Amino acid sequence: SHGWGYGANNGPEKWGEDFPVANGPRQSPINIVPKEAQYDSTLKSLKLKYDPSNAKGILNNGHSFQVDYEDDANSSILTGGPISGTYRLKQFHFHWGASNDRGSEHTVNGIKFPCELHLVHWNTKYPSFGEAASQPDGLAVVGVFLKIGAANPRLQKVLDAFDSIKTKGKQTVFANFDPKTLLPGSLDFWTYDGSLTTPPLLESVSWIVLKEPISVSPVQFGLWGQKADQSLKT
Ligand SMILES: C[C@H](CNC(=O)c1ccc(S(N)(=O)=O)cc1)Cn1ccc2ccccc21
Ligand SMILES: [Zn+2]
Repeated sequence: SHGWGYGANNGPEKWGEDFPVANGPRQSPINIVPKEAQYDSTLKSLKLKYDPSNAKGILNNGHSFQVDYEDDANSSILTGGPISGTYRLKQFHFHWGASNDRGSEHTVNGIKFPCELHLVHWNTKYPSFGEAASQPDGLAVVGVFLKIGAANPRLQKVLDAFDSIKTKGKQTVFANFDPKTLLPGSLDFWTYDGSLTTPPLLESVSWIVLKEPISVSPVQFGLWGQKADQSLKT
């Protein structure tokens, strides 16, 4: 089917044809210019509490690898930061490119990172993720940049799982994983009100982008590109 993607005929430049909100007032990703960011003393520190046993499985959805979490209780939650109330972790996934000079969605001073991790949470004032996804305060996504550097043993379990889900639609069990282990030492962040970065591009995301990247080694990242199904980003 035609379906959105990252090719010349179905990529970001074309998404507005099927998803007019692409031309909306709070579309993501954006370029973050730290010097232009305003300090907001009313912001709280981020609080993330995850239960590793909530991890369910890992899926190749044709656009990314996504690790899904049980979200029928407040056992894996995000509070604090720019948000009020409690948001539940639904899934985390990655965005990367075919080469190390591109891949991340957000940029910092115009610079792309080779990869970006997104931890997707939904506001428990709504009955479900699906409901929350269409509300202006429905979602909160924590973004973490990956830079090429030292090997990251905490990523290895995720990378090893890629082997068994090389094609679109494949999924496999992925149990007992605490995504907090993927976060950098500092939880300092930039925040802005934005949208999903892929169709349906819903303007429902409070973005929380961590300032400190985590590392992935050239070997670890090299395997990543090869493992992705052709239908993923070129
Ligand atoms: C919006 C949903 C599909 N999209 C996403 O879930 C999503 C999440 C995060 C990002 S990003 N890159 O901005 O972090 C982008 C897309 C479809 N959908 C609609 C209702 C619904 C109910 C359950 C599951 C999926 C559902
Ligand atoms: Zn994402």
